[in-house]
Amino acid sequence: MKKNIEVCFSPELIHLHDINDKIVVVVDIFRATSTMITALGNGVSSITPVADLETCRSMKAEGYLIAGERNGQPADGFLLGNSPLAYLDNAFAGQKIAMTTTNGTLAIEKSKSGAKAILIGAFINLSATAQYLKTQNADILIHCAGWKGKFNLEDSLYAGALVSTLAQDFSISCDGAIAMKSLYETTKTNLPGFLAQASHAKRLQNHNIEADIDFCLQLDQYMIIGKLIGQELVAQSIETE
Ligand SMILES: O=C(O)[C@H](CS(=O)(=O)O)OP(=O)(O)O
Repeated sequence: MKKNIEVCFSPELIHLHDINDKIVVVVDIFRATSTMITALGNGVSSITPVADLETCRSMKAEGYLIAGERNGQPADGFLLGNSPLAYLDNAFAGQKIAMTTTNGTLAIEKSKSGAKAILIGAFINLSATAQYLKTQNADILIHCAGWKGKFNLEDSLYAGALVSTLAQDFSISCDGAIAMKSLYETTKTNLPGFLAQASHAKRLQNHNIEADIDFCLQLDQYMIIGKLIGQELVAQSIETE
């Protein structure tokens, strides 16, 4: 029997889905999960997602580099904000990061109870995540971080991309997965153009971080998955042929 794949469009809706024994793929394209994959792909040893600023701030004393952002802006007193570009060129290789963001780290927190495993997904490691999921004997729930509880286009389109990539191996069991697969397949040749109209892209453009948006919409820059082990996200390599 084929495994199932379904989509939850917001952390506010996660209680409507059965997480038990599923692999949950949390996605926050702009920018939390794209930033996490970039950091792991550039050698950081682990990322501890933290839901609130105060807890994250206190982890500095335990030797973590702290990354904090609210509403698209770096938080006061934090070394790092939420830009993937900050981690390029192995800038923080070997370091432990504690990170809190507006939507992404909350979605990770809300995915924890009962899941078989939690992965973080991004366009920049789409193929690696798909390749890994094909080998696992579990149903999949794609959990979109959305924006402050609302649906957003970029996380939902990533869900469509992952469903489209896995369509041969999984049965598509929810209307949201069917809808997003179809939308992704009609927009994938011009993803940046289509997503330029997304509300979150406009919000980030107002903060002059267009370079982050372009970076987050590239495909397959890293052949790693990001997996939560205990409280830490770590990188696992995927063999290439
Ligand atoms: O920094 C980001 O990209 C966003 C900020 S907001 O959603 O525009 O307020 O945070 P994230 O948790 O990555 O969605």
